[in-house]
Amino acid sequence: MISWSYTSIPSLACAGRLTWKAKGYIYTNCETRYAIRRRRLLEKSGLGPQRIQFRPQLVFGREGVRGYATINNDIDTDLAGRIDRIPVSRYRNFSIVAHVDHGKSTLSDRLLELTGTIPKGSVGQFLDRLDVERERGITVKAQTCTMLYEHNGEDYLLHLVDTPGHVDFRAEVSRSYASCGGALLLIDASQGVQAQTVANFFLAYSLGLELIPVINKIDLDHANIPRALEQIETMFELDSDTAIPVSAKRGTNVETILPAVVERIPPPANNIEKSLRCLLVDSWFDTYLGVILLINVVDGVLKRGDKVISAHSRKRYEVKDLGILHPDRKPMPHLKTGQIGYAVLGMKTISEALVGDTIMHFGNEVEALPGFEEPQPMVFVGAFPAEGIEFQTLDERINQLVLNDRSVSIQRENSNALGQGWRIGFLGTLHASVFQDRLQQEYGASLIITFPTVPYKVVWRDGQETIIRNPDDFPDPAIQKAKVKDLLEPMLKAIMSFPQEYLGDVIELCENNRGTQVDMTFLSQGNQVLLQYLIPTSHLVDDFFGKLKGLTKGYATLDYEDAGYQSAQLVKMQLLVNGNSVDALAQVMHRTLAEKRGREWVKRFKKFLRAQLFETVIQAAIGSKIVARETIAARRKDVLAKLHASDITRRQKLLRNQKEGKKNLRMIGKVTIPQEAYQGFLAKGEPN
Ligand SMILES: Nc1nc2c(ncn2[C@@H]2O[C@H](COP(=O)(O)OP(=O)(O)OP(=O)(O)O)[C@@H](O)[C@H]2O)c(=O)[nH]1
Repeated sequence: MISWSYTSIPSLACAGRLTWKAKGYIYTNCETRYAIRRRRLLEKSGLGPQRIQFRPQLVFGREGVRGYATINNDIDTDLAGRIDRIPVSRYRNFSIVAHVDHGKSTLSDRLLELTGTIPKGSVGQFLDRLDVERERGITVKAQTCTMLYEHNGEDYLLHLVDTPGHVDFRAEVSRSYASCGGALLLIDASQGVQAQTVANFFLAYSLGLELIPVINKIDLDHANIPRALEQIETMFELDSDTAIPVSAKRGTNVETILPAVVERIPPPANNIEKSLRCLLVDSWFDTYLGVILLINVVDGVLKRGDKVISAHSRKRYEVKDLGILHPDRKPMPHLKTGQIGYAVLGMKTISEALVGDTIMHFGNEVEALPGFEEPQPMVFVGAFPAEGIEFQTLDERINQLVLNDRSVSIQRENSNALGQGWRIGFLGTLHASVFQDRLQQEYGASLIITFPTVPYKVVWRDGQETIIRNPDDFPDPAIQKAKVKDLLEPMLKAIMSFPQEYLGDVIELCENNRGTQVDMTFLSQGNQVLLQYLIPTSHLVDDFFGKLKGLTKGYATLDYEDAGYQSAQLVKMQLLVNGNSVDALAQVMHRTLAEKRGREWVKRFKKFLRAQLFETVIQAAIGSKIVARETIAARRKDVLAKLHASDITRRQKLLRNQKEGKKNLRMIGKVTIPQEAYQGFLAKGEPN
């Protein structure tokens, strides 16, 4: 029997996130439209737990699929009572620190299985729900779970706080870590320590987490356990004797992890007597309930019906529902200090849920918890409807997509070349590309997406500072000369790990991307090197990872940290077609790159722009300075076709007339730039 997870699946397609076989059927937590409708009716009718067997049966391959759902609006009093009897000293909040693909989701599933939270044999990765995540093999959205675990005859309440694997979501990662007393430091025995292990380790370490090293994938032939043990000692200065070797996939030795969690990770140092303070760790949108918050009750007790207030937005709410994630939502009468669970406060949009915010009792407001930061988008793209697609139709759908993703910001934008569109901001490069893929998948040819750009900082002579998010707003050379004191670009510290044989190539790549070396460490025993470079963000978003992967035959891993702003000689380059700027294509770049890029741009745009009735001039310009130029000759009508070869004067006259006519046409004519030209120009790769 499964409890429903409220994944909103818009069609009959099956998400198939949690599947297992029994009695010849595959059981799954998939949901059909039919089931969604039925569940909604049941919920409305206020009936208690219901068992639904829905038809039509979906077919996966040759096997029939049946789904069962338990709709549980009632509080499971047995479970609530059992939890209430556990003192905070027997709570353990922990996370898993790992590089992507090192087996975090598989291990999490095993732990859920071991504690009976999900049925045995649930091979699907339960904590890893979003589809795009799965396709890309990355965890974007954190999913947390409460487990009850019996150790030496006593019940323990364990909260496994899942974190997004990537540093793009650093605010979420650090809020998740801040809710934990410790973490499992998971290392793939076949790969050893990788870039992300290092970055996430330092984040967890700086937050004072107790770390338990776990070496995974020991079942693989090429597993190198001694190397992983040595790395644990040398890189993290942790005692390798305390490391736990496991195979999450096969379940080998996984049972020794939870006793270590109980014995080595401290309980939360919270206080039930104090006034309520809840840390907002994460949030997501549910079609039926609106915004659901993941909260860590740091002090006090939160109950249904409580009147609460947000420390940062000062908005007031009433607790409509709350409970634990076990692994799906289980309503509870209250959440006590030290517990991590969900709460529904009736927020309408995800933008109201500020990660790191403190929720307090209204009328009993105390000091907010530290560490609140407004998320700052790091990458922006412009998106415009392609020809024949109505703005309004897409506007609704794109806003819907954003509604579900707090880390995406959206603003309307107008371009003289591409019309009305949107400027979309993302927290990081990976996030931008995941979202772009999602847009591409869903809207395909109906969208034109511009080059990613980063926010530049302008320091004016009068001391004011402006962040420029749209290249079109970047000051022209004349204004720069008169009013600008300094121009700054955002920087990142890139942490890369790869086999030593590629060192020369990778250094060259970093240097070509205006990088400055910060550190280089040779990882002992293996032939890996860990290289750290300070690189402008604009270069990192320009498919740096793709190039790095290409150079290292896919062996490199990359992670990065924010490294603030640095002064740079920046210019705005524009693409002009017959003297008119194509605003959506403007880009800010370092002065040293302008000429080369300019030449590439005009060549590339020429390839995609069909010949017009008149001569077309494509230029790349910085202010009034033209850095590159290409010309497309007019489509020529053969005016001499019917003429006798010897009639020279007549021939010259016809040609002269044609030339004159064209001149006029160019002056009055407007170049029609087909959408394919933009799409082709902005896409990667060469034209056919
Ligand atoms: N052989 C072997 N494979 C494993 C083991 N643990 C995980 N894997 C495989 O490694 C791959 C990645 O595992 P995941 O659990 O998705 O890794 P992850 O760290 O959660 O990855 P993200 O969710 O992308 O961060 C999957 O194909 C797993 O089946 C193990 O102990 N042995």
